[in-house]
Parts: sequence; structure tokens; C-alpha cells
Amino acid sequence: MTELAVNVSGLRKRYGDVTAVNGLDLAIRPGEVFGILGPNGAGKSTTVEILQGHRSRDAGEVSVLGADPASGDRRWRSRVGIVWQDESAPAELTVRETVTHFARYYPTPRDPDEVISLVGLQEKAGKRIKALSGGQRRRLDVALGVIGAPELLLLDEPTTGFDPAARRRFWELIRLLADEGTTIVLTTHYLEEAEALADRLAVVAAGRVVAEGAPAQLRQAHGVEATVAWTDPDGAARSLMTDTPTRTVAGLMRRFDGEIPDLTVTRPSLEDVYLGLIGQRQRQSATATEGERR
Ligand SMILES: Nc1ncnc2c1ncn2[C@@H]1O[C@H](COP(=O)(O)OP(=O)(O)OP(=O)(O)O)[C@@H](O)[C@H]1O
Repeated sequence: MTELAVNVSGLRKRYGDVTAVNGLDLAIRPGEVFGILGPNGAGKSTTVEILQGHRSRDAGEVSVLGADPASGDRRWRSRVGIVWQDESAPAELTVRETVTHFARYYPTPRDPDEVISLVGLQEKAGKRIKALSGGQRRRLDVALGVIGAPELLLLDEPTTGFDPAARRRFWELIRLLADEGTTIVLTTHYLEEAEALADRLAVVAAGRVVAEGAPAQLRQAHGVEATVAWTDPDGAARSLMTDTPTRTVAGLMRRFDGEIPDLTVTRPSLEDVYLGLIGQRQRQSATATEGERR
């Protein structure tokens, strides 16, 4: 059996009296693109920081590329790509100088000009960092995260602040890196991003994984029912939730002579499933808190 790229069990982290991570498990295979979704404060960033080796944990087993990040050495660090939110690259250097400079830290870096064009900054290659817009700056951060040709890329909300075109370009970059075999773990608030990129997803709420699987699997497991809607001859709008929409439509076809007025068949989107899961979780913790108060 191949070793997991990321293996986390029973992870816990508290900040004072706030429990940020509360028994979280993750098993991420080499070469996977793995998305972590969850509401604000769910513990996503804390988890990613622990995987990066930048935050201590209170309990749990964590293995990243076969090592405990808490004691990852320089060689381990060179195999893990990290995108910093506020990279302290010198503002006076140009984009190309910065990327070239960072490439020297790694044993087998990618070509700086290739990376600059992969993130769509080729026209800014000769410009100083201080002249970049916020979104361009974030793209430079991504370039610095991938310049070392990491085996594993850990990304915390990588496309926040990107315009739609930059987001699409970033998705292409992720797909390219994934095709090359890079394992990618990313947190995101954008469901369409998770759906577009991730082979598998974990939905995290209140510090633990509440659902996990391929986007299509999650939709199936947590939102099987389709809604069939139509308009009756008396003008009344009708709808029916069903596991067997084809049978429902066949029944309607027998009732209606010709077209069924305003017929639609819809399935819950990943967003519907996600909001349902999060809502359920929040109701559960509210009930638990009530129970504690009694
Ligand atoms: N350095 C810190 N000190 C104290 N509390 C913290 C610290 N970092 C995070 N927390 C708290 O831990 C909880 C989890 O935070 P975390 O940033 O991991 O969540 P998140 O899922 O990444 O949220 P977001 O989507 O808003 O980025 C929150 O309640 C947060 O307020």
C-alpha cells in the first residue's frame, strides 16, 4: 500500500478556551487534489498551519510526506510548497528577481520564467513588487509557493482577492501541477472552486470533519432527492421531491397530452448540500449547548 501524503488522526488544538480543532481526521493520497471546506472559524487555517509545521498541536497524530511537521527538517520543508498570505519579499526587487532569488533555496526548482508565466505575471516580470496590485501580489505568492517544485502544495484560501480571470488561470495551474503528480491540499470558501478542482472534499465544522468524499459522492450521500416541478392545467405551480424523477416525469407524461407546462427537474447543488450539512451541524451544537446549560 502506498503511504498517504497526509495522514491526520484525532487532531486537537485549543487557543485558550476556544477549541479550534476538535478531533479531526484526514487521509490524503499522493497525487490527490483535496479540498477543505467549512464556515468561518471551523478550524481550516489552524489545521493547514499544523500541516505546514507552523503551529503546534495539543493532541493527535500528524504525518505529512512521512514526517511529523512539528519536527520537519530542511529537506522535508523543500518538498512542501506553502503560499504565504503576506510574503515579506523585498518591495524594491522585481518579480523576476524575487522568483529567481527564491528558486535558489530549493534543490530542484522550476524555471523562474516558466513559473512567472504560469501565474500570468509575464507582463509584470520586470516590475518592482511594490508596483503590483493586491491580486497580482497574491499571484506572486503562488509563484513563490510552487517555484521549488514541491511534492505537496498546502494552500489556505489561495484565490481570495483574485478577479474571475485570475481565478480561472489559477485553476489551470492547479490542474497542471496535479497532472504532474503534485498532491494539493487547499481550503476554500468557494464551492465552485472546490467542485472544479478537488478529487475529494472534507467539510469541516466546529473543528472536525462532518462529511467527506468526491463532490458527486457528497451530493449523492447528502442530497439524493431531485425536485420535479411543473404547472397544473388550473395554473397552480406544483413540485415534488423524489428519488425517482424519471418515474415521476413518466407519470406526468401520461397525465398531460403533449408538453408538461414549465417542467423542470433539479438536483441539489453542492452548495445546497454544503449549507444543509453546516446548518445541521450548527443546530446540533446549539442543542448540545442548551443541554449543557440545563
Ligand atoms: N492565533 C489565534 N489565537 C486565538 N484564537 C485563534 C487563533 N487562530 C484562530 N483562532 C480561533 O480558532 C478558531 C478556528 O480558527 P481558524 O482560523 O482555524 O478557522 P478557519 O476555518 O480557517 O476560519 P476562516 O474561514 O474564517 O479563515 C476560531 O474560533 C478562531 O477565532
